[in-house]
Amino acid sequence: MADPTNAGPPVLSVSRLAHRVNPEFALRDVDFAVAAGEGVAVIGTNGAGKTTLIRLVAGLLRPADGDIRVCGTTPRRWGQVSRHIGYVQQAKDLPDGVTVETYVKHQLKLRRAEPGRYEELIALADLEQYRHHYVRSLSGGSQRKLHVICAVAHRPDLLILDEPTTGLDPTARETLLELLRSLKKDGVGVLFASHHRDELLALADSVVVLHQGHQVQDASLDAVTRWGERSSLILEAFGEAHLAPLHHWAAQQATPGGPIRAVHTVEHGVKLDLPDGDHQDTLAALVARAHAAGLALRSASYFQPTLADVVRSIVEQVELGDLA
Ligand SMILES: Nc1ncnc2c1ncn2[C@@H]1O[C@H](COP(=O)(O)OP(=O)(O)OP(=O)(O)O)[C@@H](O)[C@H]1O
Repeated sequence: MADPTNAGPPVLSVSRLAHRVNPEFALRDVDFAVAAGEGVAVIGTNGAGKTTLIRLVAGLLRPADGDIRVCGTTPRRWGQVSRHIGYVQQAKDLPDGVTVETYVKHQLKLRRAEPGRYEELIALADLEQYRHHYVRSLSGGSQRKLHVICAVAHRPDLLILDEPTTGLDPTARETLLELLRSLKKDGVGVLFASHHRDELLALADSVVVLHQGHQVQDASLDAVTRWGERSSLILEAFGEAHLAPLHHWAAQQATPGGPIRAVHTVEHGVKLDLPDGDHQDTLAALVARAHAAGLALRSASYFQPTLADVVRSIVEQVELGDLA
């Protein structure tokens, strides 16, 4: 992981950035930096301004106010700044009837990269066996890796990605994250918009939290990734006939001083909010209790909030003025 104390000048610095997208929405007063080899995630609720921020940094939008510097240069000087930036859009089509080799070699030319990079790049993405396959025939994960290696062909200092693993299956997701981790190790700063906790855990060293165009202050990466961890359980009844007994039993557990703080009805079962504290063993204990009470369960798991859930909770806490 990048150690900000050893970091040189940032590959990206954003200060007091503001941009109005439409009469209802504006990004305001956004400040952060990305060091070489550092991963910074931009997270937020839907419509919070993540893509807008990514497009501003990538030079696709011109900010109304504030300052963006990529390796010390403003994105408005596109001729100078483009060599420092690699950008992977959220969804990008690949051409028909073009092989991996032809496509990557063409991209190397377009980006004025060394032609000798071809072998290194397809090895980096583990795509050697597909070099003569059509790009459109590759799996979603391999297509995404192809976009990434093309985006870094000219050895940029900063790689910008909008939701890098959205739509990929878990294996493809892990392979892509591995590729991005190896780029970080080589010193590439990575800025990415994300909806996924596993992307944060794999790539982020810090986080920019947006809500309705505002940057939420004091929301650390640690707080975000640990928020809601083991704070609720979901128990699913084995079938419709077992649902009413499960509700009845759950309500009985939610007594003052009991193991459950509140009970909510969810599809096929109940969500049980737990009191503050570590709940490593609570799942097993409650399943044993339910079993002893004669209940039939289909599944039991700790509830995993989405990043949007986490941001909403953090914003509520900030608004209450009691964020630790
Ligand atoms: N081209 C546009 N014209 C008008 N409004 C836009 C445009 N692009 C974005 N918006 C609006 O700006 C706001 C921020 O959008 P943005 O796409 O940046 O959010 P986001 O955080 O990336 O959202 P999501 O998580 O849903 O992808 C939204 O209210 C959106 O409707």
